[in-house]
Amino acid sequence: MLLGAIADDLTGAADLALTLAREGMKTVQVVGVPEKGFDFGDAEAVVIALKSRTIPADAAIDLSLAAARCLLANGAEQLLFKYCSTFDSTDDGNIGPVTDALLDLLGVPLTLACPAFPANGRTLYRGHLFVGDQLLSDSPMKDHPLTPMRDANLVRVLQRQSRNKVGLVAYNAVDVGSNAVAEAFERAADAGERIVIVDAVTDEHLRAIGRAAAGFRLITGGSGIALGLPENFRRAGKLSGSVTEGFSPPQGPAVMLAGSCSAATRRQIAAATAAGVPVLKVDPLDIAEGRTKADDVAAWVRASGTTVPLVYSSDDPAEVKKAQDVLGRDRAGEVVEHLLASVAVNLKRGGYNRFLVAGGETSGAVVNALGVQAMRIGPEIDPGVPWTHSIGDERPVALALKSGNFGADDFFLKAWGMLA
Ligand SMILES: Nc1ncnc2c1ncn2[C@@H]1O[C@H](COP(=O)(O)OP(=O)(O)OP(=O)(O)O)[C@@H](O)[C@H]1O
Ligand SMILES: O=C(O)[C@@H](O)C(=O)CO
Repeated sequence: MLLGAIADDLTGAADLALTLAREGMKTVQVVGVPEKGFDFGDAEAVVIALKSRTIPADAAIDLSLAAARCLLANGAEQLLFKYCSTFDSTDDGNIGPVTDALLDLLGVPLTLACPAFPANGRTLYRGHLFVGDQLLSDSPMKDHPLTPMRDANLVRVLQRQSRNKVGLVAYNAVDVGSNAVAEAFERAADAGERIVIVDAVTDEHLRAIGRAAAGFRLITGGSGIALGLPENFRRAGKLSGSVTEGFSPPQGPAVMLAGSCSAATRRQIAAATAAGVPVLKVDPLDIAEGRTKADDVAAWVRASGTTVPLVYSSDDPAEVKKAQDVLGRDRAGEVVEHLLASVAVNLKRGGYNRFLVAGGETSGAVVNALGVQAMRIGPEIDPGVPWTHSIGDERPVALALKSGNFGADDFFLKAWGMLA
């Protein structure tokens, strides 16, 4: 193992694993910290998917350190802490506290933080994160149910979360190239900074940053920051150069489950509805008060005919707020996640083996409930979203785990054609 990655959610892990595989590393994604002795095969990159984005910071630190120790014990030369390209976090964490803990574990002076993902419209300029043409704080992320992002200045955001000094390597250096970035890293370390936010507007910037960070033991960012890392190992003659395909998803009945309330997911639901996909909307209050039950929802799925049906709880910010005002933010999220996960388990028991899930927290809940331990990465549906299938189980399942804000409007319609 060369690169060991810790992802703070499951869709983000798949996004990262897709990038690493595409850039030529044999990559395996595992769900949760594997047991001692887990066989990573001939993987050159391993992505451990946690569900640590929105849990209390102490718990996120413990899980991330356990994952890091596992990766280091299996030979990882470089660690990558993967978080969301929209820097999803709160003032209590978890990006800052986990980065601090990993820096201490490794005993290294400096790391970088770069969530940029230009292919999905996330760019970083003078420390400010843009989502498409909008500042993060003007984008729909300002209304995220769990991690509303109301400040686009990531130096400020991260400094509120970290006990280390946070600096900036700005566009001027990044645009010049990897040597200029490496010099900027040295200046930052001399100034006592321990984490630097790094601007990036294009994939070329991300590759230059990757090259400049070849000697870093710890890198943090979105999947974009992984674009330039495989090349460092290739240049050092460490990559085998043969990324085996071996993607063989099971054939069988399928369902779509969406718990993401992100703007992109809601557009995708509208497009699927307009195209005649059978849809069922579930409501957090109905679930909490026992009016909507997993068994009934699963029965509806089974009765819905040949077109792959969609069950969703996704709603607009005003409706989400209403549910949260009654149930509290965490409980509203939990009841929905638990319902959708229970529906998935019920359906799997009845032979369903193809699941498309929208939302990182939602995907984490579903995949944990399905007992999936590891996944092989398959074809890309849209930037950052691959088809995958589980490995190591008797009854494998195909999984498309879509980050809330990823995918074109016709995502729910076109994804199935790629599995035919
Ligand atoms: N109608 C609703 N009211 C309140 N909370 C909801 C509702 N529907 C879903 N949720 C909760 O909102 C959260 C959405 O988070 P999730 O990570 O699944 O999606 P996302 O943030 O859009 O995706 P990603 O993390 O991949 O960007 C989940 O905890 C989900 O249970
Ligand atoms: O980086 C992203 O935007 C995604 O991989 C993700 O983490 C969404 O949960």
